[in-house]
Amino acid sequence: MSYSLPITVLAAVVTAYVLLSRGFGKSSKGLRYPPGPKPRFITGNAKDIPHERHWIGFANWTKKYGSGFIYFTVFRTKFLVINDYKVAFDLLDKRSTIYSDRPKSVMIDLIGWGFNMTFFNYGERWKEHRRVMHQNLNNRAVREWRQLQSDVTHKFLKKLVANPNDWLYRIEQYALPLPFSPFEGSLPDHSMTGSAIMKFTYGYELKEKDEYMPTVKKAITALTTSQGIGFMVDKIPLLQYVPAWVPGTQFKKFAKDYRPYCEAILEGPFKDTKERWAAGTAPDSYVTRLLEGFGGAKISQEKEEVVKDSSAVLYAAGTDSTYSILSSFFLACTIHPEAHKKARDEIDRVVGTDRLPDFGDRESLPYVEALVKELYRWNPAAPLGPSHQILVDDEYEGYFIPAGTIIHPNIWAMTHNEEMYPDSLTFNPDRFLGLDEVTAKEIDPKNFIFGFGRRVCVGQYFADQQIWLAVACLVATFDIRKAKDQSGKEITPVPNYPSFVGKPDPFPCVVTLRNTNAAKLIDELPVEA
Ligand code: HEM
Repeated sequence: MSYSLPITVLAAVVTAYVLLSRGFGKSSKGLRYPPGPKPRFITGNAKDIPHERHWIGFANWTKKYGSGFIYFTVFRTKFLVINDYKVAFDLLDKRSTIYSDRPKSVMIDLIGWGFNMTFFNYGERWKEHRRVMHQNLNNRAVREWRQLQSDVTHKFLKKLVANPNDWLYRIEQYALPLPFSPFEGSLPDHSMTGSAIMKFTYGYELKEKDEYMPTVKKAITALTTSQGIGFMVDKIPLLQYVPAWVPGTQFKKFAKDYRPYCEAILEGPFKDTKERWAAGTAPDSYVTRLLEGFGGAKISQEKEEVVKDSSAVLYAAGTDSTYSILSSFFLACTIHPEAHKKARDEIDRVVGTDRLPDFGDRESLPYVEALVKELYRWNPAAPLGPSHQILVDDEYEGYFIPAGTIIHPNIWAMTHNEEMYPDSLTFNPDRFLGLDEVTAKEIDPKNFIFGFGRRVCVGQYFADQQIWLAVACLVATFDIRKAKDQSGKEITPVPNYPSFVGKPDPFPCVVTLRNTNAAKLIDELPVEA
């Protein structure tokens, strides 16, 4: 009898905890929660979550639970996975005033990436950062960066000529020393994707074996590790207050080790650009434009922080995603030489063989356009997108979505919707050709591969411009073929994208210059390798 009261109280607390966190059956408004796996006592659906390639596991839930949006919990945290693009538009676009928050990440602050607006809560600070980025990266503004992107692409082609099979190194901007990293131990020091962003952001010319790159790689490793695999402290934030000697708090050591790199990438290049700008020697860049726009030398400390913080975000946000699509290009061309051939025939017919394709040719090259769309769709760069969070209770199609629910837009599921994209696992650019205007617009993967609503990718036009030019120039000048095994049999790679940043596992292929004319065209480009 003496212990019955504590036990009763404990039982009541635990029961309330579980009921509050999942809300069995119905909400206080009498509405049901969206379909999903049945939660277990206390842990919710922790055991139901797919272990690898979550996006594919989550996509399968649509069939299992008969819904394009699925609700589940892990301990007290509530989640909604959206597999259906229409639901994503209804909620994240049309109701973006309440669906544009981000979940708080303790780890992001601990490693020193707290300045990154991608993780800011929806509010005035995020709006200010977003506004200055948008100013320089909107649909019109990116035209001003075309020359820069063209120069960087031409430089990339020149470097590739020397050793075409180095293509992966050349498009990589950093390596992840993680289990899924294809580059552990052999890090490239120059890359096209990284070069374009560094030049755009700071006017900084990345050098071969640039001393800055190892720091950048460490800082981005910290970011991707804390987001990808994730740390328990983000599931149970109270762990941040547990002393570092307690087992299970390795995240503290991780944060301590990596924080200096994150601080260095925030401070170093900005300081350097600002000094060169003050001396009148800095080339035009995102940073110099903003410094001038905010009153030049009279810039307030507050505005200077905005310029510094927002510039440091661009490298992290822009390089990996662009790299992902370009590596898919090499994979797709290896498996589907017919797609490469069709694109090349079109370029030869429309542009000719006396020059390389340029931005002005884009509208006249529908097959190349379809090829780029299919690259975006086939293996999206952010298969599970960064999550959103809902600010207030909501109701959708008769279901209750409680405030604080973390929303995972499953972009992979949307780009593999069999009704929109039959035989969706097959790379087939033709699916985008010969369509009426309405259908073409409706199934354009750019509608969702860059995310949704107010949080939609702010660098989408910059990325799209750069990817298009790289693809068109590579098609025109390089051959990409299957490698052969020892018996002389061709190896057809099987695509495998294990990480949450859509990067394929390494695969064999043979890249060679197309012919002497291609070599001459590249050689005559007015940039230094
Ligand atoms: C193929 C290339 C790219 C893809 C597929 C991509 C995709 C995405 C996605 C899915 C999001 C999340 C949107 C959401 O929350 O709904 C995002 C956010 C973002 N992207 Fe990109 N991105 C790419 C390139 C770039 C580039 C080149 C830059 C910068 C120059 C950039 C900067 C950002 C930033 C700053 C955010 C955070 C926006 C916010 O939270 O308000 N991205 N991107």
